[in-house]
Amino acid sequence: MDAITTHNLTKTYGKNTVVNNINLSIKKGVIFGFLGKNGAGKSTFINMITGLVNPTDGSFEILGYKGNSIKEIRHKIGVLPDYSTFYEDFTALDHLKYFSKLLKLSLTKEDLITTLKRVELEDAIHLKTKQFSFGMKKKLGIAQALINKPDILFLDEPTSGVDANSVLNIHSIIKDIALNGTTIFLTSHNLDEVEKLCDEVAIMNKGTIQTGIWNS
Ligand SMILES: Nc1ncnc2c1ncn2[C@@H]1O[C@H](COP(=O)(O)OP(=O)(O)OP(=O)(O)O)[C@@H](O)[C@H]1O
Repeated sequence: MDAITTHNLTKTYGKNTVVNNINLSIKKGVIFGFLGKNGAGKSTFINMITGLVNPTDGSFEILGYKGNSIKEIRHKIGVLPDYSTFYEDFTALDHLKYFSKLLKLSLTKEDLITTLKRVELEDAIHLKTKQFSFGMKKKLGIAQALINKPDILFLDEPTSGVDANSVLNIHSIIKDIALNGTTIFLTSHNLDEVEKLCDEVAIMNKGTIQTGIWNS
């Protein structure tokens, strides 16, 4: 069984088809990259297969579950959205505590600290997010997406707006997460990034896959 399969997945807003008949099969355990310019439809695609936006047409399966039963497997996926916002007076640890409560996970403080260490935020455990750099916020967003130990991690533009050093740091964190067998689906508008990071890549342009999947 594949991690993600889509069948003619389509999203239309009015007359604008922003995701057009996408057919994809992504195997478990790979780092898959969706490369495309701004407005190509990458976020809309992620939003559909993570249950945030309803497809106009087509269907998908995540870990064998059909899209209309996505709530049943929500606990098996983690999502870093395009834009994450954080309460500025919460520390990194406060945030993870808050989200673990929202998700009704029974995690200890040690579990949460371990997750912060996985994204190399051990020095910022008690720091309020108003003092975080943009790259640190991306890492906290990844930590938040990891707290339920997902089988599939969706990362929407995990390095956009991040300085060069932090990009390398986030790449090594993503590779490390993949080493544990987590399937990773990420979007990017940076060819160099997906070539370095991903096992498989597809190029999206104006809602369609322009170049079939290649192994990088
Ligand atoms: N709720 C919406 N209503 C109408 N149009 C939308 C909506 N959401 C997205 N779009 C349009 O769909 C197209 C694809 O947007 P999307 O955010 O999926 O692209 P993207 O590839 O993720 O781009 P970016 O890298 O800028 O985030 C854009 O033209 C956008 O304006």
